[in-house]
Amino acid sequence: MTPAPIAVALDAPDLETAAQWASLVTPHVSTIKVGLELYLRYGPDVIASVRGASGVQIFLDLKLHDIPNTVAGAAKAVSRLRPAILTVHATGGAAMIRAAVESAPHTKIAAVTILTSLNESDLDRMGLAGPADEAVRRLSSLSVEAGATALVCSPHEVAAVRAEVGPDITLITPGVRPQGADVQDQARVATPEQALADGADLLVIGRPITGSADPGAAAAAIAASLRRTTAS
Ligand SMILES: O=C(O)c1cc(=O)[nH]c(=O)n1[C@@H]1O[C@H](COP(=O)(O)O)[C@@H](O)[C@H]1O
Repeated sequence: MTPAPIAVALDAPDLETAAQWASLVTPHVSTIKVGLELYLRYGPDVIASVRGASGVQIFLDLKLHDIPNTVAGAAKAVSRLRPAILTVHATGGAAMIRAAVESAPHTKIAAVTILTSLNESDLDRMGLAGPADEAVRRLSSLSVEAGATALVCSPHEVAAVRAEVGPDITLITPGVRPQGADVQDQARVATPEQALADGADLLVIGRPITGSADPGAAAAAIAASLRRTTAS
């Protein structure tokens, strides 16, 4: 069976837990995501540990955000790990995004638009002209013009972003919660089925899977539900 378009966020406190989650979920999902918690604790070796013998895609979520020269160096440094996807913050600006794209030619650079944990009043306080869907749309077109081939946005904006950037850009949505699941620190959320129906290519899901007593079964259940949605 084709693995579901899900990136499981391995936000684990230690390598053993992350590797165990990875081995439980990889039969069911296309991608596993290594973020700041694991990468900052264990460094580049973490990639080989979670990849194991599986052919799963690695999504390296470092959300780079600095001046173009520094981001170029950082993107080049991690590109030798051959992640399929690497994140940068879209608010770093066009030159920074372009620097990442040029420095990691074998990796899809995903620009994170507006974090899914932020709501309208957060944007207001940050001085970022909203509403969120308008800010996401602006940052999406800036990022694509700068060469990003993937965008990260919440499921709330994904349909509008798809209309803005067309079919060739990979749209990645965190802020995904199965019906009835705890929203936790996320603000702009939707169900996996809704996110996919609205045009997402890859759903980032962490705690609803990794916080479950059986992460393998939780991933399998969401994957099965997505298959039912796309079949109907
Ligand atoms: O870039 C990301 O992956 C990301 C962007 C964003 O706007 N919001 C967001 O939650 N994420 C990541 O997606 C994952 C969501 O995890 P859960 O909230 O546990 O499903 C975390 O690893 C976040 O770092």
